[in-house]
Amino acid sequence: MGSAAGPLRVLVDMDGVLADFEGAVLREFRARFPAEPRVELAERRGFSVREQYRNLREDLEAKVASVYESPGFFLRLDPIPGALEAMKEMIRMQDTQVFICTSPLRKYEHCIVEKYKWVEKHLGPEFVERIILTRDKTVVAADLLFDDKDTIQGAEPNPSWEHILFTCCHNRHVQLPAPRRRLLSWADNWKAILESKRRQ
Ligand SMILES: Nc1ccn([C@H]2C[C@H](O)[C@@H](COP(=O)(O)O)O2)c(=O)n1
Ligand SMILES: [Mg+2]
Repeated sequence: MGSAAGPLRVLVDMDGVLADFEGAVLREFRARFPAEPRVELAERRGFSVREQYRNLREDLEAKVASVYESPGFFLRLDPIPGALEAMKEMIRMQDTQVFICTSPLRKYEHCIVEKYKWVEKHLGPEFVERIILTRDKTVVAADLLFDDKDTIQGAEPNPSWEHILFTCCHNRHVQLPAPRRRLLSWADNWKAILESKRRQ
């Protein structure tokens, strides 16, 4: 893939990269369970919000899950600052294929249709055509994957993409071993990452 073999193919994750899952979990948990202890964004550690609430107190796991499994939750997510502008610019770049690659919840009833509706509402129909829904991103072939999950594993032990860790509250303390790379936010130089990959 990349320059010699054709266009650069870029996968962009949704939750934590395009859509603010973490901010909405905290906001809606606080609104529904005001008397319960909660995990502030500055205290988030580890990808799984559910696990961290369970560690805080066992019964909070079901409460936090009930927040993000509720109808309307995924549709209400705010865009991550700069994400929509970056995506609209990226899709217009020459020799570049952009896809949104996102994992649905196991309890998928509302999540899947709301992810589609969110993309249509915020990015428009051309991006709806570019949604890849999968619980296993390792089997998708691409040059780059921008994703906030620090460890991405699946059936393919050697995915074709380079994982660029998108900084989010739960991963900002993770020390990446060389040569792994981060994108700190959409204000960071995502274009330089695409260009460096094109040259490889
Ligand atoms: N910190 C997070 C972020 C996301 N999830 C859930 C919510 C989504 O259904 C799914 C998205 O995964 P992604 O495609 O963004 O890797 O995982 C979560 O539980 N905790
Ligand atoms: Mg994510």
